[in-house]
Amino acid sequence: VSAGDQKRWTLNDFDIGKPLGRGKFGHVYLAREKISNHIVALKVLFKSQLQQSQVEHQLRREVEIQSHLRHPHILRLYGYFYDQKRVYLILEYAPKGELYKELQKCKHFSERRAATYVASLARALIYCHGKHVIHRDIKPENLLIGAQGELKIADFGWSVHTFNRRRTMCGTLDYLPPEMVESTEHDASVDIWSLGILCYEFLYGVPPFEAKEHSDTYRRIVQVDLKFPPKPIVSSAAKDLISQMLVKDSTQRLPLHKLLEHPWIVQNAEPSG
Ligand SMILES: COc1ccc(C(=O)Nc2ccccc2)cc1NC(=O)CCSCc1cnc2[nH]ccc2c1
Repeated sequence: VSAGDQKRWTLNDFDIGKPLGRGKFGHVYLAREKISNHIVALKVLFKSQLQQSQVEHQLRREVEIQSHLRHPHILRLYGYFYDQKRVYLILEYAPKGELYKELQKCKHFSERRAATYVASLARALIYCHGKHVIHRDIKPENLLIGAQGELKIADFGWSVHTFNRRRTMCGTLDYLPPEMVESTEHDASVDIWSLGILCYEFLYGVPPFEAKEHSDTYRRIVQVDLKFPPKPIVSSAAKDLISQMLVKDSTQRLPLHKLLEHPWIVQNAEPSG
């Protein structure tokens, strides 16, 4: 099931299985390609909905971008097809499911697990930035777990409902860096900020600027009101890394390649990542 071949897929090429994460991803089903027996996730989007939200061009652009992205930590988009009423995306299936459910279950991750995830995400983001692709929505809801327990950025385009890059109203503010909250221009360094938020949430179980009201979260973000609670106990090396990523001035954030050399990553991340 590779994007390379220009095969015209149709629904008949697949046996359709159980719904996956119903609701959240729009309609996504487990599916098996009949010839290769390859298991995939089949995402069904209604053309009417796409037209309503004027996202057809965005979907075409995203499919174009995704079909060139090949990285072990980025969920694959193998191809797509459509019929009278629907567009179908043939997506990689991540057998170990959603990361945020795992985080809810364990409350917070060990430093080794957190560092391994952060390192693999950093490598995926270095790859994306190398291809001039930013905005890999890297909050926990957009991360899936592969067969070997590895992280996959799944860039949930479930955004048919909230389109402009899924960062407005419906999405949580927690992950927005100051320049986006203050809506000035932004570049790849927004992903360094979001990765810092994610690292904090992996270790503490909650994002650093969480607050009851949006207005309070907004203020804590723009003031970079970063506090490390006494529990759970977290190494100073981890706090040092997070403090170098959650920096208001985007030009002063720790570059991703420097992150991979940080002592906390070197000492805690599994080599395979
Ligand atoms: C590369 O990925 C994507 C690329 C594009 C789009 C998309 O919809 N784009 C869009 C839509 C409309 C307008 C504009 C753009 C979505 C995804 N990815 C997902 O939706 C991930 C969860 S579905 C798969 C999947 C796998 N493995 C699992 N294991 C457990 C649940 C689960 C769920």
